[in-house]
Amino acid sequence: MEESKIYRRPLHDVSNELIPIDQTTNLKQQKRRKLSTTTYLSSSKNTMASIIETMNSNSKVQMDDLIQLKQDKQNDLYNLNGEIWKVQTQIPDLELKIEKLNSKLQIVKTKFQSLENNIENLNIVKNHKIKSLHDSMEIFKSTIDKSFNEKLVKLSQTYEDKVTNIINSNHSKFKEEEKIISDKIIILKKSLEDYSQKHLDKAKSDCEATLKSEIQDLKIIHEEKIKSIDEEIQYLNKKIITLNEEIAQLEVQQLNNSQIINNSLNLTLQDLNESLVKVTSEELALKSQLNTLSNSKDEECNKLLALKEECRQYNHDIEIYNQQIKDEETYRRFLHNKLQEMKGNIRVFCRIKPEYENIFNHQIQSMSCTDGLKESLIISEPKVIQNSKTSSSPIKKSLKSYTFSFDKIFDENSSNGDIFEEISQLVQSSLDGFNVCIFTYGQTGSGKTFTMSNPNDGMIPRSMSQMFEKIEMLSSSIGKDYQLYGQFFEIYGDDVRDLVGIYGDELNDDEVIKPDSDINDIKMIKLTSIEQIQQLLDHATKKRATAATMANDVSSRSHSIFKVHISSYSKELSKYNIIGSLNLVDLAGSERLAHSQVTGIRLKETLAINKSLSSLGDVIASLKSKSSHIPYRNSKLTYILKDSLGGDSKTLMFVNICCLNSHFNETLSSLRFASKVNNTALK
Ligand SMILES: Nc1ncnc2c1ncn2[C@@H]1O[C@H](COP(=O)(O)OP(=O)(O)OP(=O)(O)O)[C@@H](O)[C@H]1O
Repeated sequence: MEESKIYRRPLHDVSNELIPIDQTTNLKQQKRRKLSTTTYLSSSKNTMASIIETMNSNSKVQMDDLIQLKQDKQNDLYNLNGEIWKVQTQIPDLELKIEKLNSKLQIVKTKFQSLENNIENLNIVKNHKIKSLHDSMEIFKSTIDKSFNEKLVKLSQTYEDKVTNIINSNHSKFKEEEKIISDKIIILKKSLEDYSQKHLDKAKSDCEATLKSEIQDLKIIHEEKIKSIDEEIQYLNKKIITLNEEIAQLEVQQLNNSQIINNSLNLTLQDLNESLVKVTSEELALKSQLNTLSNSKDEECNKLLALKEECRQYNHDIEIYNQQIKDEETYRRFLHNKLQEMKGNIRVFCRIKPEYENIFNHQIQSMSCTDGLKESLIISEPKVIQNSKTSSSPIKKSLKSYTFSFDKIFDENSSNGDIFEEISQLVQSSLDGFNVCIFTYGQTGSGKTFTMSNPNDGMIPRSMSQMFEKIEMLSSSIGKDYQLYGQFFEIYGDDVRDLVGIYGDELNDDEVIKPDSDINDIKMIKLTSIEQIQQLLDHATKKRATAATMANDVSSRSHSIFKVHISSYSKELSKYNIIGSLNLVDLAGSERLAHSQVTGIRLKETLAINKSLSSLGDVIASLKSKSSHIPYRNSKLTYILKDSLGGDSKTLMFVNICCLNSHFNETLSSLRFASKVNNTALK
């Protein structure tokens, strides 16, 4: 069976020798090659072109399908997000309502609590008052009782003493009188006996009469005395009655007093009971309010639970969609990278700066190559016209034309926007986790800085706004948290100088795992907004080492590098981890020594710049030809960028040229440099 084989001819290989891809080239094909090399060349070229075309169209169809699918999913997600948004907008209201109800409940509870406390306090006060009134009444009563008893005792004692004294004194008087009388009786009896003996009968009767009258007198005296004692007793009894009346009056008074106290106590008690009734009714009202509130709270809680369930369901759907988006994102990354690899990991674009003095311009003509993969540029040497009135320098006649091919050519009419369309795919690659380097190369004044950092539309501001937009979109679609960090520095000779300076705050080591590189000393700052980038660019431009040369008054004599580190948050490390980088390098002007006419320190500068540019060209050429040794160490520039060049990194070099006759040789030199980088044959 006849095997079909693909042949490849190295670009710009003058030998026309074909290198077989498959080592098992069959004899038949070798024969055919011998017969007609030219026919075979054109047929293999066509086959290759058709294969690439098929691959391109396949990948385009796949990409279209994928874009359509992504669009559908994004629409679904948008709708879903809308519904979630609706539900989520209701949640704060409901939560606010619940919060309000809770706060009302809290107020009612506090009121209730304070009322209970009031009741308790009132009860305590009431009890305390009753007790104190009772105590004071008791004290009053006991004082009155005591004083009354004391008075009574005193009075009784006084009267008893008086009566006893009177009785005692009377008794002793009686006794004395009785004794006197009995003594007299004894004497009389004795005298009677004597008399009887003498005058017994007569005397007896006389004596008896005397005795009787005496006894009668004594009896009268005695009765009188008894009468006076009785009177005195009567007087005392009257006094006792008066005292008893006084006591009765005092008792009435005491009764009245206690009546008044009781009345006031009863009034206080009544007041207290009334306030108690009021408080109890308030308590009941509050309790019913509390019940209503807790019922409505329950209702709201149920609603919230239903909403939460709905939300959970939505979140579940979102998780599924997010997973799908993640899978599609991975697939998109894979396809995107395949496409970039097919386009080439190292590419060279040419940009022609517009010039308005057309008469002095050399002819530049650009065209697409027949294979559709490359674009060609033909530059013609200008004619020499002697004694031109408009120019002091002689203008050459058209002598020779040179052809160069590039991956893309941007003519004078191209804007920074057109250019960014091409490089935005590389910015996407850096977000996908690859290292990307974009260089602007060319003589001074050819538009390198204009291409790289022109305010608003230069590659730096545009790349950054694309990155900010993308990371925001990725965080909302697949929930991945990205952060951008930046370093801005220049390489002047062998010195590496920080351009951020005091502009930004140094990063905290706890925030990000810093890459282990040769530019660790260079300040790394967090990049947050396009306004910040613009300010940083202004600040860095002022700091950049510039020196006047013959070619350009403000020519940049150093390579400036804006390095963006793309990092994603690692939950395991609780830090941001750097996954890819984008290096935007504005190279120093490439002057030919003869043209720049510099001497001294400027000559040294130019030599150093040219050496590092040539080293960069060598490194890129070695990488493109997949050489086993890449000469990174030949210059500071390549050494610092070694991690971002090579491997599966993507490299793009812009060669900026201008078409003024006076710059013809510089332009030719730049095109030759770029051509060397671009057309290096794969080994
Ligand atoms: N495509 C363009 N369109 C309009 N103006 C341009 C363009 N390219 C460059 N310029 C202008 O040309 C001048 C020189 O450009 P620029 O400073 O970008 O050159 P350069 O290559 O960076 O020079 P150097 O190496 O000295 O830094 C600037 O005034 C810039 O605005």
